[in-house]
Amino acid sequence: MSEGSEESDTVEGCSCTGVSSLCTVTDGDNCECVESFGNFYTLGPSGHPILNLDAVPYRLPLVECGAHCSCSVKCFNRTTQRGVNLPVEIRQTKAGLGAFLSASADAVPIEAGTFIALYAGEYLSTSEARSRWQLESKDNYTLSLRLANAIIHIDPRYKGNVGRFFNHSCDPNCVILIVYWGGGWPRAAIFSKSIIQPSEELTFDYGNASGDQDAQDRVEGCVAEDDRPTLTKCLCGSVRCRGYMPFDSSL
Ligand SMILES: C[S@@+](CC[C@H](N)C(=O)[O-])C[C@H]1O[C@@H](n2cnc3c(N)ncnc32)[C@H](O)[C@@H]1O
Repeated sequence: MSEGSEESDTVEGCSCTGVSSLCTVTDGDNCECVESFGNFYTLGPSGHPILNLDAVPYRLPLVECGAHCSCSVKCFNRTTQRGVNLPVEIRQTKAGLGAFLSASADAVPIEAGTFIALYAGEYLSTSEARSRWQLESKDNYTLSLRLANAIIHIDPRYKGNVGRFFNHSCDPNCVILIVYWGGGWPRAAIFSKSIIQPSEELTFDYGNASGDQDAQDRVEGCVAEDDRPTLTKCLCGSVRCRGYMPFDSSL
């Protein structure tokens, strides 16, 4: 897929400048990005930006400051652009490898709304994703983003980051939101949805990554019955386990 097909590149950036221009609601009341798209980040007790998940309307992508903006790289409204800053470890689980918040001596709990990582990978159209599923049907790494006018797929199998190790849970501690960095590709950003303790596994719901209640209603239909033998047994172990891995037959 070629970049720019889903998102207009006509976004005009903000004109905030100077060290104190962090494009927050408090500092940036005149910030054009905040005025146009809102800013859902607040200063957390740890001094890092925290996403106010309750304030983000479902299905509304976040729009962060981007290449067209004159604000500093420290801008709050660029939180998902600064890479993985938390200690994340890869360990063996019942469901293959999984990602865990580190249990190292200096590890501390993270608050709800903390940015953890992008779900990075190759961007595929639905026909490209289907071809890969047919060739490599065993495991599924592809995350599908439902945009206003299209569905695109992120496949981290060959090119990706730590996001590819996040297993599915029916009672997850992370959510994934679509984020635009001004124009260009939509990114899939993983945030904690509750306080996460060191050594806890990091998971999201493959059938409802954003935590949208409407989508939840839809994936509940994936609870497998005996006549659906092709579904994969879910190994999340949660008391809310729906029994089988989510499967969206519309894709
Ligand atoms: C994005 S990968 C996650 C990392 C993977 N466990 C690994 O070892 O590379 C998705 C694959 O992990 C496995 N998986 C993830 N969550 C699972 C779960 N709750 N139950 C069973 N298998 C799961 C499935 O094979 C799925 O296709």
